[in-house]
Amino acid sequence: MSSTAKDTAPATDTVAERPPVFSVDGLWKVFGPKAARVPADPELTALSPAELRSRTGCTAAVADVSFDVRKGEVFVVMGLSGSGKSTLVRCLTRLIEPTAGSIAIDGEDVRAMDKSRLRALRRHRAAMVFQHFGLLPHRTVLDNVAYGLEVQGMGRAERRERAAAIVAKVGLEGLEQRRPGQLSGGQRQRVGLARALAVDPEVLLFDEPFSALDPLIRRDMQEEVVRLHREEGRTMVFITHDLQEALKLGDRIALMRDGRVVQLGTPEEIVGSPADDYVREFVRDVPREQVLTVRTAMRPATSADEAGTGPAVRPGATVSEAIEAVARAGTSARVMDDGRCLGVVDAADLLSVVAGTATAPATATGKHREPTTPDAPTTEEPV
Ligand SMILES: Nc1ncnc2c1ncn2[C@@H]1O[C@H](COP(=O)(O)OP(=O)(O)OP(=O)(O)O)[C@@H](O)[C@H]1O
Repeated sequence: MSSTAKDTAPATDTVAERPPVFSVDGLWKVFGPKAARVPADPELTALSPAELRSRTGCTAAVADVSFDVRKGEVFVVMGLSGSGKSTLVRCLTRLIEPTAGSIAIDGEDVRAMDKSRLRALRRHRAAMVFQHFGLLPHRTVLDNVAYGLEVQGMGRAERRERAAAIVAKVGLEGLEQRRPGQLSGGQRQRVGLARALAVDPEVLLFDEPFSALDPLIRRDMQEEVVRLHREEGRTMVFITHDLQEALKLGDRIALMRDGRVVQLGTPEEIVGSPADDYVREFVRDVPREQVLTVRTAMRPATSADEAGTGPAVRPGATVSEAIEAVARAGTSARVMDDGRCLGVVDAADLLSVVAGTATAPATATGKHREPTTPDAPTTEEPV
């Protein structure tokens, strides 16, 4: 795969070490009569969605969900239609009122916020980009983008200047004076994105923003998100039902089914170590070599010679990239991190990953195999 949002994480820290922006714990959203009794009753929480519906008339759109969104990560919420993605993300800023559980942003209790605090949360701290743009039809592109700043009370000259800079940033330069009706779907979505960015929110929430776009424009917009993330490192929560999109954009993915998170992990963990048959079926057709990294495939070097020769690859290089390096060199490759050889991969190791016969990725447990070779400094740039 080409450049992805994941490449943007600084090499010196891991996502797991960053502080959470959103912390969600035991969250429930139940629709239906006397919804509040459902999360509190173990007999009801144990029911399947169909049983719960027939017994109580309730739907648990979000059922006992817990996760952190960490600073600077792209956190993807993925699942089929009706799995609870939109409800979950709307609960984060209480566009939908949760039934039970806790939500904090930077440690502040979202469920305890009053109306004005909530308004500030949605306007300044966690801006949403919607699928249907939500643009004001009678306003120009520039004024649509400036709208959030106007609401914040920023003066006209300053907000227009800031809006113009953001319009240029999302590739809409020259279209400032058009109205939404004079734009393509992709351009309109860029305006929606620019409007959310203009208020400089701590978190951007995307609700399936690209699902109405045709595939090429959709890919453009995905690249745009990757680029913005790379340039700004902004925290993003991204809803999608599209697995390719999730794998491309997500640092971590929460895979939902019937309101529950069935697996939460990196793309590599989800593809390499599916938590159950449902996830396995979901990721069955993913080209593993484009998602799994050489960390999954590497093994200790068997000799000093093997540890000291062969092309160098980064630990985060995909198996596909390593196959190319190994094929070109005709030898095994060394997995190099900061001048240290972590292990080696040869053609057979790499093929076993493609075939799905390799053991689960080491990243699934957060542990990497220990390097077997003492520091073997290199001046080469790893692939
Ligand atoms: N206002 C509501 N009243 C009753 N049930 C609701 C309501 N909103 C959502 N639901 C139900 O909650 C479940 C989750 O819906 P939600 O819209 O969150 O799913 P989703 O994964 O975002 O789906 P999609 O991808 O189709 O948007 C569904 O079963 C839906 O029918």
